[in-house]
Amino acid sequence: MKVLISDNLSPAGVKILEAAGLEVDSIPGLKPEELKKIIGNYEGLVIRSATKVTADLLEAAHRLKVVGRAGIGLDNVDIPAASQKGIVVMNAPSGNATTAAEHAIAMMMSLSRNIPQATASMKAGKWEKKSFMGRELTGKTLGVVGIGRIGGIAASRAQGLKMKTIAYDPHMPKEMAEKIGVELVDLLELANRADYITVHVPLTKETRNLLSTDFFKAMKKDAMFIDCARGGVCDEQALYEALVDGEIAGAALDVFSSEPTTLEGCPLLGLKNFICTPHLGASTSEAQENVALIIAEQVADYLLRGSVTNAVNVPSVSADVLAQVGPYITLGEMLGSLHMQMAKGGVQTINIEYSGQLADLNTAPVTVAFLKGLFTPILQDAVNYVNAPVIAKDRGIRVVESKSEKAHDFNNVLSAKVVTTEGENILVGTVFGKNEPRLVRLNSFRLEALPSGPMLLVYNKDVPGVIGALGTTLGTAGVNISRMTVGREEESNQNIIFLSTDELISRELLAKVRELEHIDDAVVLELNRF
Ligand SMILES: NC(=O)C1=CN([C@@H]2O[C@H](COP(=O)(O)OP(=O)(O)OC[C@H]3O[C@@H](n4cnc5c(N)ncnc54)[C@H](O)[C@@H]3O)[C@@H](O)[C@H]2O)C=CC1
Ligand SMILES: O=C(O)C(=O)COP(=O)(O)O
Repeated sequence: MKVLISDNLSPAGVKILEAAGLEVDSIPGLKPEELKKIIGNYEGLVIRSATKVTADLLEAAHRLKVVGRAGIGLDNVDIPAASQKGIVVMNAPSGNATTAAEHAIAMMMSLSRNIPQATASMKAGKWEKKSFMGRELTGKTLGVVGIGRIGGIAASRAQGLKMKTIAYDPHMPKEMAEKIGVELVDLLELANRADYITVHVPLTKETRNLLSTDFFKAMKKDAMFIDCARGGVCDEQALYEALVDGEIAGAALDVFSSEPTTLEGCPLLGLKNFICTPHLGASTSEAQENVALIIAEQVADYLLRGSVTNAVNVPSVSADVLAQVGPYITLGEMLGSLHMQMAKGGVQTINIEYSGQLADLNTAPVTVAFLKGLFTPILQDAVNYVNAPVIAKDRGIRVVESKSEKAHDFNNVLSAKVVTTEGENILVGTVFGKNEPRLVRLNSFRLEALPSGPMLLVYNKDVPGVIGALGTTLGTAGVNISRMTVGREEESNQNIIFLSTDELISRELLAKVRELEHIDDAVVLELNRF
């Protein structure tokens, strides 16, 4: 079997693949059309962030069984297209965390002491001692946006530098943050108090442009901003204006909304108080060796023995188990994802009940899939079918499973209650026929919805005219509704409307919907990996 490595991978990974008996071609830097011409010859493809694994490329990948990402981010892989072709997509989510955190610290120090600017000045033949007055880090406050694996390491390094650490992460329980000596605060308080801010969240629907004009305006004028997470989390135009207008003192980016980029695409590069690196966060020999070893072993294991580890689109179960509970794995993952998108506050407890014939089956993989679905909207590629239960445990979330033979209206029912610091939601699903997952209850509302793609969930009063006003508001904004289900709760005069839309509803349009008469609340939902 043949494996193509299409990005720069540490030789340690190549050795593992070859020692396993696989034929390896290492050809980094191919143009998309060149890659498309040869991809049909390979069973395995190993990538980093440069190769774009599009649906178009996968069309030509007749023999491809697995895509292995040496690193975390899978934004460059069309996962639904891979799933449709039965191609397993796997990554190595922990191998480069320390290196990425160290890069953020390096950026903070470089900004503080003007190291890149002073280097450039000396290399230009100058000796400008007075121009580059720096600032001590000791006693200053570092604000961490996203206190997960990398954010946690960055905070602990900053504590070693005698800095105070605060963080914004609405999904992290207070006790977990306290354990690592970090005070949790809200986003604007973090902006107000921090002298340095470092960003470590994945790019999600919630985090896109999270750091924008309001945030930069709330920062101290002498504070500095660092983003080594993902392009798109920081609004580059707003950052540019904040630097030019003196709202903040300096900024460092390792990641950009469009990569690769140049001064033409990113005017930030022309500013004196801006420093940058071309997505080097994971680029140390140690991290590259780590991720290369992990991914090479996983790819070889799958190609030669069929065993799946750290896959994001295939559960790690035997073919027999998959044949029995496969559709419930999909249902569980869907319900988990919807739950997190609907939840307010940090998750504390999850109760999953399996009823009917489902109660007699091995439901453990369904619970794992539920947890993977739950964490994906906030952790993206950092969660997979192996580490999801570990993440739940690390975050102090209690997962309680129960089984009951009675399923009332359906043969099989999966009921999931998620309790958060601010409330709870219950979702109930079933599988129609052989493989048709349906949402049949949302809290006290009965319905029959097929959740998929972009959606809008509306909580409203059961009075005439709401659906019309909603349709007009969406229609005027050019958003087409492809499916609609109404759930009713007669005693309370309340309804929910569950809509599928052709495109994801913007924050501005959502705000308009929320303002409509008789609408109590509305939430944008998305299931994009099914
Ligand atoms: N520049 C580079 O080369 C590298 C970049 N990365 C990126 O770093 C980021 C963080 O990675 P990890 O720490 O491993 O992920 P992680 O999953 O361990 O942590 C992410 C944290 O962000 C939090 N979060 C999610 N939504 C949030 C929101 N709306 N507001 C505040 N916090 C939120 C989560 O609760 C979680 O604690 C990822 O985007 C990853 O792809 C990772 C490695 C290298
Ligand atoms: O692992 C990640 O998510 C990264 O961003 C690192 O990207 P790279 O492998 O250096 O192209």
